[in-house]
Amino acid sequence: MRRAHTVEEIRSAEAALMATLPEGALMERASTGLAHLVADLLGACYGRTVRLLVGSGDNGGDALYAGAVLARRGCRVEVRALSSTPHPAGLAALRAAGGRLLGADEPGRRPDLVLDAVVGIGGRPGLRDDAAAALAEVAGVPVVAVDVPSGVGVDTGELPTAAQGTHVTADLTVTFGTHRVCHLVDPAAAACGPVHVVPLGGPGGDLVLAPASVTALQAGDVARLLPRPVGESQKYDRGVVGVRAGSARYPGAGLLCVAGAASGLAGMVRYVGDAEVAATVKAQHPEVVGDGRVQAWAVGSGGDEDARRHLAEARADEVPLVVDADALRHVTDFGGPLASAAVLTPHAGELATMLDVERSAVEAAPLAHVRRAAETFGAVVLLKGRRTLVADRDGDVRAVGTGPAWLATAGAGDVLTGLVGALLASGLAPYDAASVGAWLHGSAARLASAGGPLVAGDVARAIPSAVRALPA
Ligand SMILES: NC(=O)C1=CN([C@@H]2O[C@H](COP(=O)(O)OP(=O)(O)OC[C@H]3O[C@@H](n4cnc5c(N)ncnc54)[C@H](O)[C@@H]3O)[C@@H](O)[C@H]2O)[C@@H](O)CC1
Ligand SMILES: [K+]
Repeated sequence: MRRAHTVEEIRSAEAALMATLPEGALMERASTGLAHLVADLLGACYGRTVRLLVGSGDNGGDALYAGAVLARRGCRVEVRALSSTPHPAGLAALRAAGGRLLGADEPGRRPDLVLDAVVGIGGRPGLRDDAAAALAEVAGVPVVAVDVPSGVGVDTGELPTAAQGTHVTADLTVTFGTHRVCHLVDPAAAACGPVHVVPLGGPGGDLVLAPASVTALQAGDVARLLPRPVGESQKYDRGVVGVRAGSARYPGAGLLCVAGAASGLAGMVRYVGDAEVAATVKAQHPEVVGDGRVQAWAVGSGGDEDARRHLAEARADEVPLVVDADALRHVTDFGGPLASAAVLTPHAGELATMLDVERSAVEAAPLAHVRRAAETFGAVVLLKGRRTLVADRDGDVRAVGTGPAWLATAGAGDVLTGLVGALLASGLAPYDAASVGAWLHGSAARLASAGGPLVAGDVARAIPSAVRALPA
């Protein structure tokens, strides 16, 4: 499991570790790891120029000490200081190694790489004008962000508002000890590039961190959570999932929802809905049967005007539900809780309607809105996006970024709803069903895409391959 901690949690764990170590040991570990990664990226140090953008805090200290290591290896290291007092000991180390501070009007040499150390976890969103100007000077040069891209909301995963200013967009982010929330949550995560964590552990101990509220499943977690049949399993033990989706107007959505449900992860699939859709389902998925007892319902994809009735009927069975698309606007129609276990799967526009806010507000702050929705509706909420967020009712959130950009295609969400329904029927709790479903859906899309375009049906067909590719 990848865990992202808050600034407060990180500061308290670092303080405890620092108390057991000689002064400066932690920054030494952080900056040495950073320097090695930068050296690897540069290929060779000799003859290369690195520009450090250095603010007033310890984030700047990390870059100055890393700069000293690079200077000793033959790099030309030039510092644009954004404070009159950059980390004194770090600056002294850099100077002793041959690095130099640029004068205010001195343009410096065009660098091969920029280290962004304006602010780290002590930063407020937005860059001051001097930092924005220092960044503009080196536009087009690859940027390694130290800890976080300066200017992003570290705990919120949000970007600064226009009034707060701009932020750094990094090609690589090098962080220390554990992930920060902004590394896993969009839109800030999109400004990080790949994130590398330098371990802070060593002689004298390691960070001791609280359980994280924001996490990201890894392949091993999905393999551990996924229910698998054992020798004596029967189809009914493996769960029966029912699909109430599709309509005369949107028959394809019903079909794709069935395709997601019929990927083999539940023991049986039932379809209940429009007669013409039912006939096509029967032709394309001969293993699918009609109405009867189920352990979970998938409702709403392409349901159009039938969605409200489908939701009411599914709700009456008092089994776990996954609710999508046209049924989402009816979740509060019936009074009382939706079901003891429900997963709602809106995209940003649908979530905005449900919460009566602008779509742009959801897109700017997806973490805050998905948590609010989970609390408001008393359900697990899966907010679809480049990085899907799955929020539990207690505020825990799993981020899922396994899907390629090609997955933004019509009908992909219908497949996801069916897949989550199958996982609910197979016995997973809603938070696990939603996050494992989103993970497998993205992974199946990556396999189906192999770098090229895909359609939603390809994703459904690749789900078994995504399961096969999991570690044993
Ligand atoms: N404490 C430790 O033991 C370690 C700290 N480390 C580094 O230390 C960093 C945290 O250092 P600090 O607590 O000094 O905080 P930062 O270096 O993140 O920045 C805080 C300083 O920046 C100023 N500032 C805040 N927002 C700003 C903005 N928008 N524009 C310009 N200036 C702004 C503040 O006035 C403050 O002086 C981490 O991100 C990490 O890079 C690492 O060396 C690992 C070990
Ligand atoms: K930074």
